[in-house]
Amino acid sequence: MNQLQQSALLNAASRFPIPAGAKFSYGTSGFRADASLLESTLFRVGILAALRSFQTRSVIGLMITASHNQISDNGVKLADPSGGMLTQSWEPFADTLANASDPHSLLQLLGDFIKKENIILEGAPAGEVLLGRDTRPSGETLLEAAKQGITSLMGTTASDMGILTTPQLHWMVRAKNKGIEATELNYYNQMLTSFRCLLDYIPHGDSSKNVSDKLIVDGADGVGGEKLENLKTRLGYLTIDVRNCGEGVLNEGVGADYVQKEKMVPRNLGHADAGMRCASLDGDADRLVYFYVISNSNKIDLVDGDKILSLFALFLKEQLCLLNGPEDGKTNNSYKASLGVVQTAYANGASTDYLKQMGLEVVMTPTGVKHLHEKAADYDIGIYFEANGHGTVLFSDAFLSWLEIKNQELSSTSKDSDQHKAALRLLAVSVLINQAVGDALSGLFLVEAILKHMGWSIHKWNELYQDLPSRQLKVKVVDRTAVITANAETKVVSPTGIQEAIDAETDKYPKGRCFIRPSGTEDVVRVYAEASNQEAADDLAKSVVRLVEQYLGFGRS
Ligand SMILES: CC(=O)N[C@H]1[C@@H](OP(=O)(O)O)O[C@H](CO)[C@@H](O)[C@@H]1O
Ligand SMILES: [Mg+2]
Repeated sequence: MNQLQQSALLNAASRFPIPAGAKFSYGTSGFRADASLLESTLFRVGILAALRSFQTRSVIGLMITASHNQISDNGVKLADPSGGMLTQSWEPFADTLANASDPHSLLQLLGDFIKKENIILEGAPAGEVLLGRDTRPSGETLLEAAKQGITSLMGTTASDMGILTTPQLHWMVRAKNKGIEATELNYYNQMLTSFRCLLDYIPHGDSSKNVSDKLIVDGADGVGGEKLENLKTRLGYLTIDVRNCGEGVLNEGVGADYVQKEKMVPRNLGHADAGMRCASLDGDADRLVYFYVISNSNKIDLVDGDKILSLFALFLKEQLCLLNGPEDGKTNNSYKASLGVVQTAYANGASTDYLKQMGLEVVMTPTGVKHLHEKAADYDIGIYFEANGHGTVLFSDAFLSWLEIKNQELSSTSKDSDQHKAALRLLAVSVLINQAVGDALSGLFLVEAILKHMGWSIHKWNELYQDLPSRQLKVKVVDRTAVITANAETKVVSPTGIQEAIDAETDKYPKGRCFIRPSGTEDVVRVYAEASNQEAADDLAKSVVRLVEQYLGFGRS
């Protein structure tokens, strides 16, 4: 770093002092805290994004959001050149940078890191960071801090893409680095053209008429609902009634997290909607769950991320079978595409059993889409979902290149055959579903197209398998980092003895399954329990909460 650069950084950093006593951590999905604490973090993450852009010679994304958390919170996460999450190898540096006590130590840390990572600043091509933010009012100030961080590294441009869903920003980063037009309009065009293509190839028959043309979407009073509202005129047969579209408080009694965790009817939906197909987005529209309101009740039947995954898996497996044709394996031009699904320990046990019964390979990873995404990329078609509704379908480049050629061949030899339609559907899915990160909007259109294809109501879809009753609780402890887990977070290795105690408790319940892990986004230890009936799942979760308190000590609330 030259002298000029150093003094520019010192000067800018002095305008963003770190709040006294604050401690920041990149966590499961970026930094999150009360928005009033985050200006220094945004400034520093801006510098980090610029550095990453220099190192990779690519465009990087910086998204300002606290997702499903309360409106007074905010946060920031980075998108790598592929459009995926920031490489995990940079997370420890992100932590150190965010916690540097003053401008001089910040400069020192930066200098050391630039040397260690061999990042060339002088004479390098200009870096670029795309910025997006959700609808939180604090986003504007934080955006300014991030811009100052980005541009304090000379030769970097900060391009403000405006208010976006998180997956839109990730999509734009990926598109821009691939040389595709990275505008919001292009995002919608790709999504809706491929959606209509899937509808065009729906098998003939009457069953699709069984599917209601109306979908109610709870927009969590966030950005996703607003974006959907603007698309309403372009959806053909589908009529979307968007509720909670920004008139109420973000995420308060609404949204995918609320619906999934509380299993309660969100605000502005009620008895009149009983039985209808409904979906909920979270605050930054990277999570999607479906549900229907139970008649005469304020409860819902949840169709969660596991069921979305199962629906996608079923459809994609069917298309692969059609594509291979009746002589599967005998023709030498058939490509044996690998299909795999990725879940976490929070996946309902019944979903994992169902997927395995379908003959699918199921892999488990720790919580956080960065882990699931990485594993899904090992397959030609890798489907990943967290139970809370965050997930997508990844297609390998090798498979897509083969599929393009196969499609051309089929369009001249057997146009409109089952095989040809299957190729077209798979290609359409690969364009429709966000390849960068889980995306509630593109996920929603894929669900809608598949339900129409299958001729299934939401009730029929929900009957794929029956969820095992489960309960999720959280416990405040003295130090949640004392909990160290292994085996995709299903076993605790430290503190010693607690795992044996959890196992002994779990053994008392038929079909019991229980695990604990420290949250990466909140200062709590999470407890998840499953059993053959709800009362048993509740009891198991409660007794394990007591064990956690016993072994780890009560925390301050
Ligand atoms: C049980 C649960 O839902 N955990 C969520 C939550 O992570 P925690 O590390 O559990 O706080 O937020 C993450 C980011 O949104 C999401 O990826 C993850 O699935
Ligand atoms: Mg989110």
